[in-house]
Amino acid sequence: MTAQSVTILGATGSIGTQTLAVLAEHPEQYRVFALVAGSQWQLLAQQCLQWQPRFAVLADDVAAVALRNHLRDAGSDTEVLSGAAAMAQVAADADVDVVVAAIVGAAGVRPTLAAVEAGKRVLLANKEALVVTGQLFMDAVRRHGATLLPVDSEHSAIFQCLPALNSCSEVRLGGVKRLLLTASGGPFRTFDAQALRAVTPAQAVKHPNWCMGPKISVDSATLMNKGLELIEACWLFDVAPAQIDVLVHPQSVVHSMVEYIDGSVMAQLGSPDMRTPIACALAWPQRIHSGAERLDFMQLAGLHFEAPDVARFPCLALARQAMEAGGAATAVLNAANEEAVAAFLAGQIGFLAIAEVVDDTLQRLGPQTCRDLDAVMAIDQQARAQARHYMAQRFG
Ligand SMILES: NC(=O)C1=CN([C@@H]2O[C@H](COP(=O)(O)OP(=O)(O)OC[C@H]3O[C@@H](n4cnc5c(N)ncnc54)[C@H](OP(=O)(O)O)[C@@H]3O)[C@@H](O)[C@H]2O)C=CC1
Ligand SMILES: CC(=O)[C@@H](O)[C@H](O)COP(=O)(O)O
Ligand SMILES: [Mn+2]
Repeated sequence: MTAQSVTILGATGSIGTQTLAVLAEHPEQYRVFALVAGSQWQLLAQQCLQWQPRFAVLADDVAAVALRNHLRDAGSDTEVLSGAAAMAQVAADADVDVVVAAIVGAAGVRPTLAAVEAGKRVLLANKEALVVTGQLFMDAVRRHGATLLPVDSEHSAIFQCLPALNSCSEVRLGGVKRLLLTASGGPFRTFDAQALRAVTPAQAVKHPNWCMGPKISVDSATLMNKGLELIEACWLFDVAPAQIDVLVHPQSVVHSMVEYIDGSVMAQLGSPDMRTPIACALAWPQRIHSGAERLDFMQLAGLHFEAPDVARFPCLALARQAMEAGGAATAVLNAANEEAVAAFLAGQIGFLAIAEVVDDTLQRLGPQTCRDLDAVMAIDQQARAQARHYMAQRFG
């Protein structure tokens, strides 16, 4: 069997490093073609020396020079490139079989779409790419014959609970009544509105069950992550927002469920460890070891479920409304959220202001239509400018 050649977009992040951990369990089955990151060149250098990819790409030109010098001095053959075009190139290269899309935010849109348009097997963690480009993305998957497999734990769970499929682009929802998307509730699940006012970025990035990058951790804390995931599920599984219920489940053991018209409910369970959905997507429809700890039912104190509180966590409702509004509303939602989360992490706005910024931006820009990717990305920029303007006026 020839080894599969893998490009990892976002190699230095939480998903990127866990993907490399899974690949390390199967050196005969996978080799790394390219590793892509933003600016963390020192970690990327270590990864290159271990994995010896043909290419390493950084978004940041200055960091790329440092990486190039470092690898040359270490005697490495890895070619270092920089910029958006290089990311798309290593995602679409004819020698690549699998692309793991794990850049955070809308920065991942173009390289992920490049992989789709080259007909690759695309393992999607970068939910924002789908939230921003929705229909364009799924049309491209079908048109170019790409194989799209979810990495996001909830979507991996739903994918595994649906009738046998080879890819998300093949979904036929025979007999499915609704999708039940589970949410941990985040670190502030039990906080009242007064307490939420005072929470800090350090508290917000401390997820109770998962170890993730800062942006998605804040999204989990506001429940915007569940809103983005609701939108992601609508596109991946071709369902309307009304067919998706969100259930708060603080243990993060039931990763999501599918309810059928005959009353059956299929659930996927496991330890909260992203190596499981990563391994599942890498090998699908085969199964491989992931290195994740097995779920020990004897250690479970219980499985608890409750309804989400959209009064305290309005981002979930905003995301559902944006999906229902259609057009570019979800791109506006995502852009405003990325700007607000960055401002919160930088200590410029409070936690509750994140939803306020998103709400205001959605109201001002509304559901515009967009024919192509350039139009969507123009709306993304417009929404970012509007969100920044609002924050400057309101919070100084
Ligand atoms: N972490 C998790 O468990 C889960 C994550 N996801 C999704 O996966 C994606 C990644 O999340 P996560 O791994 O937590 O995030 P991290 O912040 O840990 O990692 C982000 C990665 O993206 C890279 N990056 C950032 N900006 C750019 C850019 N402009 N160009 C190229 N690369 C860039 C970073 O590089 P650098 O290090 O150089 O900045 C890093 O490699 C997100 O969309 C998230 O929602 C989904 C489910 C679970
Ligand atoms: C691991 C994963 O898939 C994350 O998206 C996780 O689901 C976040 O947890 P929340 O349920 O708190 O958003
Ligand atoms: Mn998730």
